[in-house]
Amino acid sequence: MKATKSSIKLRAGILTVSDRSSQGLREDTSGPELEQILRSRGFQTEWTAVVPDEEKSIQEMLVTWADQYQADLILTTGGTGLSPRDVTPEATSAICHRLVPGMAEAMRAESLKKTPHAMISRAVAGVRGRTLIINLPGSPRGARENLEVVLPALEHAISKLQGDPSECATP
Ligand SMILES: Nc1nc2c(c(=O)[nH]1)N[C@H]1C(S)=C(S)[C@@H](COP(=O)(O)OP(=O)(O)OC[C@H]3O[C@@H](n4cnc5c(N)ncnc54)[C@H](O)[C@@H]3O)O[C@H]1N2
Ligand SMILES: O=P(O)(O)OP(=O)(O)O
Repeated sequence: MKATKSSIKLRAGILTVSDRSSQGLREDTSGPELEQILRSRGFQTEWTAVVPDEEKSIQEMLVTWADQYQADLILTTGGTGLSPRDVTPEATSAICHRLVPGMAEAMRAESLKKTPHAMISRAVAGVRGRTLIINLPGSPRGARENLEVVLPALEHAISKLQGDPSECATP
């Protein structure tokens, strides 16, 4: 995958949602790992941030990156589960204009082959304007394994989202 649109690299943001990492109590290794994977696939990772598990902080960052910076893709990592403070799916759904359930379904289905804990993730995928937003679990392994599921569809999804009029049916 080249991750380009008309030879311009797709621009991505990675938002780590973690109380501990936002307070400097645990190194954020999931965000940098996602950044490295995206770069190896040809994306330009332009924005990274670490925020606590607070709906307002998550929403503000997603809206800024989508509306002001016109990111093509935003990945979040963390806060998708059942802990009392896990609110990433709620924050994401609240600011998305449309959801893309198939991406979240595919991530969970494929992840269930690796761990039964995959069913605990409430991750959502959706679009705001021209930006595709995808929640990933918090652990480096969970984040990486889930991203690998959607990677093959990302370029096509973003291209369609941004108005590519070409027909995509194969005979
Ligand atoms: N394909 C997979 N899918 C899932 C896995 C997996 O291993 N492979 N894990 C499952 C588990 S377990 C859970 S629970 C759910 C939901 O996960 P969350 O999004 O709620 O994850 P958190 O509670 O935020 O974090 C879990 C755990 O991971 C470590 N952590 C979190 N953030 C960071 C960070 N930025 N850098 C380093 N390590 C981090 C930490 O030990 C947390 O306690 O997802 C399933 N899906
Ligand atoms: O500090 P966080 O938000 O990463 O929480 P946890 O490690 O309990 O998932």
